[in-house]
Amino acid sequence: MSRTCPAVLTIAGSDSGGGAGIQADLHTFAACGVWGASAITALTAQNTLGVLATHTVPAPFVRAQIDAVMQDIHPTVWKTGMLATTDIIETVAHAAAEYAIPHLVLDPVMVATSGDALLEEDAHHALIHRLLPRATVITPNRAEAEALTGLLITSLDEMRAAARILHGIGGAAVILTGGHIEDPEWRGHAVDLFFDGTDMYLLAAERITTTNTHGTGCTFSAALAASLAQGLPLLTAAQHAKTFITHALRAAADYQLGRGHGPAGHFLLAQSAPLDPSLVRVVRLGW
Ligand SMILES: Nc1ncnc2c1ncn2[C@@H]1O[C@H](COP(=O)(O)OP(=O)(O)OP(=O)(O)O)[C@@H](O)[C@H]1O
Ligand SMILES: Cc1ncc(CO)c(N)n1
Repeated sequence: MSRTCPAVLTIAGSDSGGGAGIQADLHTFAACGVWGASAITALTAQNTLGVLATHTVPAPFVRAQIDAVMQDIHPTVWKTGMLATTDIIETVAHAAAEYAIPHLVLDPVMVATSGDALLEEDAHHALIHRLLPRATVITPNRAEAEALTGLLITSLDEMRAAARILHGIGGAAVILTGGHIEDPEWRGHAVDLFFDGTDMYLLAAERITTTNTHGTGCTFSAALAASLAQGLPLLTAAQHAKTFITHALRAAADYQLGRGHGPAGHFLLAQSAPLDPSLVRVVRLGW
């Protein structure tokens, strides 16, 4: 008797260095035990030092990849990463509506860890007004949340304000990742903020000392999408994703790949201890 295999479609850019984008997503899906299908939006000539060149895929061909996957494999969860242009964002938003996707995880990728731009400046409007209303959850980092809300975010209170604004725009839940924020109350921790319009939580785990942080955002949102495909409720899925990235960064702290920001250790997880959910503290906040 065959069983259904949970599957996720990632719609994102290729990172030739393998640490972020489509490659990070597929590593993570495999490590989490879900099938990964992909629709590639752009090719980047990239390594741990930066992005050397980008070649954008025409929007109709992004749609052709989505249709090929949806007409056969039927993933119930989509994850978007680098979408590059307004045309691609519009195409993905249309397709998500037509296929009535149950879950869309929107990682609003704008800039690489190296500082290179991955989304055209004039595409921010389409991301907010066309795609965000279709999303189950958006996972901005600090810079992305600042660009999307116009707020300056340096503290937990400012993270809370940004999460309320983003939720207000499209009704999606918000997980504002705090890899780049040091709150004095949570020294030594990397703290993410979860807000679903009803409840607000902090997800806190040890901050790992490493420069191998290339693709952490992609890895976190891919693990979140994988957990949704496995049927977990959103907060539990977020807790799992935070546990996964914490383990992957611990694994990454032990090796060096490339001369710049090395990637998180998605694949090394399979060789080490099982994931330990007690690494992540979940604290309920008022809002
Ligand atoms: N040094 C660290 N130690 C532990 N967790 C971290 C660290 N840096 C980031 N994280 C966690 O990784 C996840 C992704 O966060 P982050 O805000 O760094 O994403 P990002 O900036 O989008 O990543 P990138 O642009 O490099 O792909 C979050 O859960 C965050 O808390
Ligand atoms: C293709 C691609 N997607 C996302 C990121 C963000 O980490 C990156 N550096 N490259």
